[in-house]
Amino acid sequence: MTTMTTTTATSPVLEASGVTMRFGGLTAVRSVDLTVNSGEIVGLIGPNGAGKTTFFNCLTGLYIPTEGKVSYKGTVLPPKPHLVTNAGIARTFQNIRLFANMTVLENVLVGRHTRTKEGLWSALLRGPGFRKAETASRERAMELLEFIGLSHKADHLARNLPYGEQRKLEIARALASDPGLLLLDEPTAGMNPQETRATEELVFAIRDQGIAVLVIEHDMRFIFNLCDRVACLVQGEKLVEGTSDVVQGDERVIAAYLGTPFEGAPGDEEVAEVEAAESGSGAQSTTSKEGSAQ
Ligand SMILES: Nc1ncnc2c1ncn2[C@@H]1O[C@H](COP(=O)(O)OP(=O)(O)OP(=O)(O)O)[C@@H](O)[C@H]1O
Repeated sequence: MTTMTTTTATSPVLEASGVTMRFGGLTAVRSVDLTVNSGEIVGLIGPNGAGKTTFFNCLTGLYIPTEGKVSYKGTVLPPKPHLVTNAGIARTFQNIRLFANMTVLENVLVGRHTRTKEGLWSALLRGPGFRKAETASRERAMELLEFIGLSHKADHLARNLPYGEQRKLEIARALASDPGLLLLDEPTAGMNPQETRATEELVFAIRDQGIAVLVIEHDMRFIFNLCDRVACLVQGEKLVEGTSDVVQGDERVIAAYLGTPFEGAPGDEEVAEVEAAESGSGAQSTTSKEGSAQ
């Protein structure tokens, strides 16, 4: 008799091996290996200047790595941003890069252009093929705005959106290229706790749509809540990689951050408050013991 077992097949979406990036005498990234599998959310952490953004730039063709190779679904990627996007990798940037004077919808449509096949003449003559493609693009863009909760602001200028919504719009624009892997560079930078929480939900929803995610973030609470796996870069090298539980308890990671306290970690004031409360409860218990002895 055979037993049926259900297994969730995961396969590598991104494989970076031996990626090194030198700028003159400075090695910003040194021989980094990293895999992101389908269905995964992977975090990339590390102190300022650790090489996280440089590594992203190597993955997306903005930089040609000095050494190493990057593959997407088994095919080595050419180091050209538009070819990387065509292949299926989309990204957002640390600093918002929207077209401020375009509408919200137009910004998403810009991200869609890699998936439209209509050529220049068809666009200029606005033939039937072009009009059909344009309608399909608009429908897809509106779907994405619905998904991120901004469809009611489709006609607003991007520059008039509050900061948190601009960040969401960047994500929608990246999703417009129908990626299989989304790279997010500090998606919650400058956000309040509610916006950060909403971004967390959004990233889970993106993963649930079958898109793998690699995310750089300094907010440790966000990273450890969100990620299936976390890699920590320090001075360009991968120091530790593992599940959130493993990485957040690793003494080398904690040491790497000393002097740069985690966001969400207790500050001096909070530590002093806890110590005061503890010494207060200690005094109470002494009193009660004394009381019971009487
Ligand atoms: N184009 C460049 N030319 C020369 N040096 C660079 C270049 N880009 C990055 N660097 C250097 O490479 C190192 C890694 O920088 P990078 O921006 O990748 O770090 P990071 O981990 O993303 O930092 P942060 O968390 O502050 O964004 C730094 O020392 C930086 O000064």
